[in-house]
Amino acid sequence: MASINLIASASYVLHSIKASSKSSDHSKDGFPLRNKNLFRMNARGNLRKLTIANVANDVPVVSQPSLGKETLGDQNHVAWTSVRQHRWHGELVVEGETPDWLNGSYLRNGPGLWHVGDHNFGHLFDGYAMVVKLQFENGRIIAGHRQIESEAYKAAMKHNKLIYREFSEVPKADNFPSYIGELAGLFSGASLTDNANTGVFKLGDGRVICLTETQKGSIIIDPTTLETLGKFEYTDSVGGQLQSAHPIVTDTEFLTVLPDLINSRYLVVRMERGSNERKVIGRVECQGGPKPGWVHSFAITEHYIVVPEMPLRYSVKNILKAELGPLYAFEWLPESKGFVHVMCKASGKIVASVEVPLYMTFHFINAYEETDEDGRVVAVIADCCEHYGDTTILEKLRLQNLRSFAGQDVLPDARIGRFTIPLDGSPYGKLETALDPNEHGRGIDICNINPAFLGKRYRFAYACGAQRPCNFPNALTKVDLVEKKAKNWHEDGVVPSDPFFIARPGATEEDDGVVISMISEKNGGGYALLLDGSTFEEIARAKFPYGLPYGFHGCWIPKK
Ligand SMILES: CC(=O)/C=C/C=C(C)/C=C/C1=C(C)CCCC1(C)C
Ligand SMILES: CC(/C=C/C=O)=C\C=C\C=O
Ligand SMILES: [Fe+2]
Repeated sequence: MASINLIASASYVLHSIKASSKSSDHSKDGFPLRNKNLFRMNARGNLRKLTIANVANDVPVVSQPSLGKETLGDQNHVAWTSVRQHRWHGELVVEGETPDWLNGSYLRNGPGLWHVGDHNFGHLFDGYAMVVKLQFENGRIIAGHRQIESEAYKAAMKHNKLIYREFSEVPKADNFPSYIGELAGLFSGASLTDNANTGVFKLGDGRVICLTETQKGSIIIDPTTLETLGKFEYTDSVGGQLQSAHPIVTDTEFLTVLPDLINSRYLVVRMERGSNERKVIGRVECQGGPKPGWVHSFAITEHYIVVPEMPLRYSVKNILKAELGPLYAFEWLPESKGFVHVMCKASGKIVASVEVPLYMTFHFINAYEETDEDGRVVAVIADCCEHYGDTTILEKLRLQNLRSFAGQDVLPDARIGRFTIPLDGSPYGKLETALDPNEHGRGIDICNINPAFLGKRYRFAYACGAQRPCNFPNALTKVDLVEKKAKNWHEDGVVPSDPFFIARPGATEEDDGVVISMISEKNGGGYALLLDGSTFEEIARAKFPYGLPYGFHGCWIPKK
């Protein structure tokens, strides 16, 4: 890595000369261009003239609502600070070289603003959504970020206060009737947020949608300008208010799980490419009670859908409180036990519902079918980032805790938990640790795989890991589930996000490709990082004009 970097930076010439084009020039995607000519020499010694929109340290402030004031601790990191402005767009200077074949856009969604006026949000999951773009084009990186204009965000900007319920925040009722109104709005969904801050997905028909766990928080954006185009309206009558934040999206379909708090079950639904209509594949009746477990994500194999039922359950009692409890809308009910269900994708029939040890996960990594020597499927294997059946991680993700890191190691341990779910009718499944968690610093979350291995036996997972002491995953890790080893990337003071794998076209090896991550630095800076998917060494980095807040999940939109 060091040698690649040295060559690249030594041969890098950046030269700005007087503007020659008119000030009204616009880039292909409609953004105004700043008049700058830049020359860049690549590692092969070719000098190339670039017309650059906005480069690092040259940041125009666009017209935007006031950001108000955010109260920060003295140990604050840019990863936990609201973004400096609502939007920006420009070209980044690349150190190193991006592969010739990497043409397309990486989009990443996550929180951008954690305060409204002078009110500070409490939790990492509360922030108003911001999408970041890295558009790779013939060795160049055009970047940008923009707030998503959800109803929740627009209302907060207009009234300078919280109007809708966020993950950990309930708007203060001014009087008793407004308290009753808020409660009624919970049942109709009217008072729930549509702040689509968790994931971003390219649907098979090309539409790009941002999501959160409320169904109304499904918003279509323009992947080039990042402009909010409107709500994604489900045209079916499936009903309910909630959804998993992690649908499984392929070129042909969109599969997701909807928790049903009234009937204590989950609906598994499919929406075909080009459609807005979800159809029910099947239902999973909860085995424990009184309500379904939190279903942030789930997994699939080639023939099955793996639906988790965690003992961390939705709690109507907590949701109805004016002040949410320590686990927000959820409660930890160990006596209600933990289960995993397996549904046949084709028929919707449940083929296994097994009790497993208590578990706590946000993210499933992948799942696959285990066959015997005659090729019969005997078990389903499902892997997740598992927090040892402990919900403390939710408390650690409070902004106050993230902002007060003073060197003590406080990140709770996490591992890759591997479920084995037998399909022979036995009532119990296994949960084991897939590899020594010290390999990834006993921290692991926000995981990705090579999408060609979705639902299939696979070997590699990319995730955020830990270099202790830390209070949050501060490393990137490539886990080899066969060799039971990990390769790690870390630099002092970094907060990396969503290591996203993109396969090289024509690749035959699972890890032949690149991994993209956006890094927030302790000095307030930030950069896009490219690692080699196989060696896990740095190929390139490109600095943003300023560091961005932490983000959750991304997607890849290949160039047409
Ligand atoms: C960012 C992330 O991982 C999770 C976000 C979850 C959200 C926004 C949950 C929202 C909810 C409400 C607004 C009301 C009660 C239910 C619940 C789904 C927790
Ligand atoms: C950032 C996170 C967990 C970190 C644990 O170590 C979870 C994010 C969930 C939302 O997508
Ligand atoms: Fe997630």
